[in-house]
Amino acid sequence: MSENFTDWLRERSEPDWTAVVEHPFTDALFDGSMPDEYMSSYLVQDYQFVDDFLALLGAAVAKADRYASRLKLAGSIAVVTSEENTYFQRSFEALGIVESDRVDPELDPATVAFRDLMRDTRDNGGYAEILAVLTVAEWTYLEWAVRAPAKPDNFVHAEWIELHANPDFQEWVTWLRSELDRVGAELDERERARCLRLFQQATKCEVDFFNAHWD
Ligand SMILES: Cc1ncc(C[n+]2csc(CCO)c2C)c(N)n1
Repeated sequence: MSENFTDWLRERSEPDWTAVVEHPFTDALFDGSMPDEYMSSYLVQDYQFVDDFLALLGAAVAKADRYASRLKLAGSIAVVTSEENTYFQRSFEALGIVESDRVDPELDPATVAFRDLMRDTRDNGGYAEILAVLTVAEWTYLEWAVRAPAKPDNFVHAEWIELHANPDFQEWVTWLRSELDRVGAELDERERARCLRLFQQATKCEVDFFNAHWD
């Protein structure tokens, strides 16, 4: 393959890829028109999503093929468990989210579908397959967030954008992609096809996740 594995995967995940990156939910975040009701239901569900995402990162640490990769992945776990966690708590406070919705909300079908994909990949996937799902979740979020024209006034909106549109996050996504490119180059055709199917499924999960909090 002359082209990068990750570019190859993304090209084959259209039109869903662009539907995520240019989703009207993100436009409403940028221009201040996001209703609190939508932001609340999205963040409540996303907090549950992050739990399984963290477990998937843990599986990547376990299955990585070298120490340098394990270190990088382990470092990203520290980011999810620190800054992001206080963001959710502060936003839940500001939006008046009740305790039961913070700890044990009823899960939306889109959340369940994404969780099932992450759990299945975590338990049954190899390192490349885990990277494929992680890369979709992080790369799509970088791409929508860098489209933000300005910083909104509301901190709930502004910080959600800034968490994904900053140089450290950009660097992490660049590393994830280069790691998947590296590992992907060693795969045979069947293994590459399995990664592609997961990449496409994860991209579809991202579209459905935004759609679940938008109409
Ligand atoms: C549905 C959904 N997809 C992707 C992300 C992105 N994401 C997941 S965990 C995390 C922390 C940094 O590694 C980030 C940015 C999200 N939040 N919600």
